Parts: sequence; C-alpha cells; structure tokens
Amino acid sequence: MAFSFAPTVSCGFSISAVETRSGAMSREYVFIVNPNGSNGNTGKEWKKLRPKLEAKFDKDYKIKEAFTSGPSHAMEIAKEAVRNGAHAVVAVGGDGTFNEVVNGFFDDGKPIEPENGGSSTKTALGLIPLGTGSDFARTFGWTKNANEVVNRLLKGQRQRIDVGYAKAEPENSGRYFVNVADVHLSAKAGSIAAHYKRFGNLCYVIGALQAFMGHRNLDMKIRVDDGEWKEAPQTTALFVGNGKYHGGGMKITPNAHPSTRDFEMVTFENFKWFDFLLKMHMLYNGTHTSLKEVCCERVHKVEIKEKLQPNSETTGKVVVQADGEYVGHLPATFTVIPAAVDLIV
Ligand SMILES: Nc1ncnc2c1ncn2[C@@H]1O[C@H](COP(=O)(O)OP(=O)(O)OP(=O)(O)O)[C@@H](O)[C@H]1O
Repeated sequence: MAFSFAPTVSCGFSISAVETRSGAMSREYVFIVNPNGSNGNTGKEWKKLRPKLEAKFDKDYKIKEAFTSGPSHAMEIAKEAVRNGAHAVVAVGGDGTFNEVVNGFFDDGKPIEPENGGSSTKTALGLIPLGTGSDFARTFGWTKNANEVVNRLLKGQRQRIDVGYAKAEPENSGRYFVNVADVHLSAKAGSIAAHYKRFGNLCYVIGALQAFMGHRNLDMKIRVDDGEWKEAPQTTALFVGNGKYHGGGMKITPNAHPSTRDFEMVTFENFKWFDFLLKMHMLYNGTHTSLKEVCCERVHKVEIKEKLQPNSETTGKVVVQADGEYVGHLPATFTVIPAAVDLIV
C-alpha cells in the first residue's frame, strides 16, 4: 500500500516524524516545488510525476509536498524541514530553487541540526531537475525522465558533496552554492536571461549577448588559497565551479565535480562579443580551456577585487552570482566547504 501525499502547504510548514504500523520511524521526504519554474512547466511536470512517486514509495515513506510562493520561500521551507529532522528534502525545479533549498541546510554560518537532536542520519538533499537550465543535474548526468527520477530517489543512495560559500559586498552578504558561482559579464547575463526563460536554454545566449552591450573588461586582482595577490588583466568573466555546467549546458568548468573537495576556477581574459559567438561551441563541449584567453586553476578559496587606482573605491558594478542567484558585487570571496551535505545520487 502506498502513502498518499500530505496536504499541500505553502507557509507555516510543520513536519513531524511519523510512526509506521511496524513501530519504526517513517522516512519523511519533503518535496519543495516551484510551480512557476521553467516558465510554469515545473508545476505541470510535477503533477505528472507525483502519482508515479506515490505508487512506488511504500508505507515506510511519508511524502510531503510544499509549493513555493516566491523567491526565498524554498529556503524557509527547507530550514524548517531540516530542523524537524526530515529524512530528505528534495528541490523540484531549476538551479535557483535548488540553490535556495541548499541554503536552507544552513543557518548563521553553520549546518542546521535537527531540533530533537536524536536523528542519527543527516537530512539528505535531493533534486528533481525540472528547471530551464537545470545545470547542476548535468554534472551527474541526470535527466527529467520520470522513471529515472523515481528510481534514484527510491534507492536513496547518498554521496557527501562539497558546498561553496560566496561572500560579496555590500555588507559582506553571503550565499551557499553547489554548482557554479561567477563574476562580471556572465553574472550580468544571468540576470538578463531571467527575462527570457520562455525561450528555454536560448535565454542564456540572449542574456550573454545583451550583457556584452556596454560591457567593459576590467583589470582585477585575485588571491588563491591565502597566497599572493596576482593581477588578472582585462577580465571578462570568472567562474568558480563546484559543478561543471552553467548557462543552460555550457561546460564552463569542465574538470569540476562536487566530490573533489576543491573548485575549478576558469577566467576569461579580454573576450569580446564576437569571440563569444565564434567560440560558443567550445563552451558547450568544454574545450575552451585550451584557448589562450582562458586560464584554469584548482582552488579551495579565492578572493577577487577590482584593481583600483590608489585611494579610489570599488565601482560597485562588478556583479557576483552563485548558482544563477544574485549575491552582490566585488570584492568577493569564494570558499569550499568540503563534504558538507549528503546528496541523493
Ligand atoms: N512560486 C514562485 N513564483 C515565482 N518565482 C518563484 C517561485 N518560487 C521560487 N521562485 C523563484 O524563481 C526562480 C527561478 O526558479 P527555478 O530555478 O526553479 O527555475 P528556472 O529559472 O526555470 O530554472 P534554472 O534556474 O535551472 O534555469 C528562483 O530563483 C526562485 O527564487
């Protein structure tokens, strides 16, 4: 016999462990769904997927769903679920929703512990990749295929993965990330792309081309792993990869993986809009790392700031994002937190 879904809630979410007839504590899976992801397709796909999950999950599983009402809501729901000791919290949506759920595993710079303190297993993080880009899922080769999704969640195999922490101005605001954080052109492109999601993954190409309008490559300073500050002249964009893919399938940090305990940092120097168009195929297959304008380095921590004239202040114009979500502007620091979360793989 399969459990039916608990009633949908969108706020004031409360979760408690449930005892099964055998007396064992049930495993509570909390699905956090962004109904408006992928231009509304996430909600539609989730409706089709839900009965398949219900049919397969047996009585030892309790399944709850919660729909987000807007930005940041997924993070609040996830925090409450982790505090209540959920077995797994699964994001249903794109990289933005997934990022919010990841941020819900932490509070005040620390991983959240369950309130009852008694749970021996950590809450696992899960993903059903139903967004536009859904780039994080590509590193693991996951698709939107319903059978594949159900089997993966049912098996519940866990892998400890690294999480990144991005800190930027103003006010040293911070955000955790699991996929790719980036600076300057691509971060501008990401916010432009958000207005073109109806075009699917093409939105990221449109975003990049628009971002090149009025764009200036800038001299920056970079410090890796607390070493010497080095100059990065005429930087177009810089990527800090925990996962490989970004911008709807571009293999931007091709040697990154969330299990390596470090990041791959990829810097583009002096790239112009026509370079982007002519070499775009290389971004998709990950061969851009052989270009003379591209530098790659493995890092655990990287600090980035604008190279300024003596006594001048930051322009506040060099944008920083993490997993496609706005973080702030330079100066910024990106730090790897090794083996921070259990991911259902
Ligand atoms: N109910 C909601 N209505 C509108 N926006 C929402 C809602 N819930 C979450 N959001 C915001 O929508 C943003 C984008 O959602 P999501 O990442 O799920 O889809 P996507 O943008 O289509 O996919 P991708 O990021 O993979 O390209 C998230 O950053 C989140 O803040």
